[in-house]
Amino acid sequence: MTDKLKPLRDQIDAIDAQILDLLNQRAKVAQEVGHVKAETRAPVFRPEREAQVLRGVAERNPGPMGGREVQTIFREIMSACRSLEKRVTVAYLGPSGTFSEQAVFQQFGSAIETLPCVSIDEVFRAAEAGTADFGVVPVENSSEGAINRTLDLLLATTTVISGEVSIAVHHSLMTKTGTMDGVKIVCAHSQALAQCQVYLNLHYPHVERRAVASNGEAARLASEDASIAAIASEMAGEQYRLGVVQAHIQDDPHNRTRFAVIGHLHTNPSGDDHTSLVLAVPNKAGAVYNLLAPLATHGVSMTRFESRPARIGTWEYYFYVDVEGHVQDAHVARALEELKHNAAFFKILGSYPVSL
Ligand SMILES: O=C(O)C(=O)C[C@]1(C(=O)O)C=C[C@@H](O)C=C1
Repeated sequence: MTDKLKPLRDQIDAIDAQILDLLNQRAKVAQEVGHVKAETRAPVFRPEREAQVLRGVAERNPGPMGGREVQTIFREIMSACRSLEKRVTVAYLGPSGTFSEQAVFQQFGSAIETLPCVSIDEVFRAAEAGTADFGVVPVENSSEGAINRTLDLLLATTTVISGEVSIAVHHSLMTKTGTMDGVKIVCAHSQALAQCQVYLNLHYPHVERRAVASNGEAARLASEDASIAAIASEMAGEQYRLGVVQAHIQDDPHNRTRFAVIGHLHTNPSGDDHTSLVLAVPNKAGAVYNLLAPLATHGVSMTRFESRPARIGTWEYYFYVDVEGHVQDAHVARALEELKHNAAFFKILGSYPVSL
């Protein structure tokens, strides 16, 4: 056994030496890129370039390593290289252990500074004021729909969307003891309680459900009180040393949440992008139909359409529309130019690479 392992491990050692050498060669080039960027005051984080690198490695990957795993490794390589240029600070809805934090690492890798915030409003404030270089905020959940506070703040603030991240949301029921003995309350963010309601109705119909600021906060509360169970990610459970009563309790096994990366960076085209807009129309028959007609005329596909009351006392709405393509793509630019003429209100929230 040992005799057979030794030569294989020697091979791995030799390959690791080569990988290490190549990683540092790459890091030195990134440092040079950093100097060029510093001279021209160009932004360090370039989501379109990172998306192209990650798509490229997955396409060229001959295996046996999986495409996802290769992307995870290259995400970290780029994060480490980027941190030699500048360590970006990213604000998110904390505390640590939330799905928002998971989205932050999925987008930026781990060589960053994080700024956990107590509310979505605070994430926007940090990104708008420049306390953080970027913010990561939830936009929509596949089972519960839009996160209204985020939609309102995208409209009201000067931040733009520079990127998007989509993550699988798996909720676990967890307690200090790993059992439900003596548990009187289940705590979680209101969205998580809603996403697990069928499970809770079936198994724990008589246990009180209490909405708290985040699932991370729920995990923290459960770690201090054995009569409280938390619904949160297993990552949060590990952090607060909770035992898993039941994993994957979300009603929809394909439950996903989409997050927006917000800041002041106008991302360049990556070749596979989305553009987000907010629109309003005069309150008359056929107005929405006419508003969107230029998209069809110019072959621009709509991937999302959401409405929010304008909250000015009349039955008027803002429409949140996502389309395929980048504002710099000629057909998208032509469609938006026409659409703008039909709209009573028109705001481009940003163009950014489609999430991996
Ligand atoms: O290409 C750049 O602009 C770089 O700074 C290099 C690099 C990378 O490591 O590949 C790092 C950070 C950027 O976000 C994009 C890519």
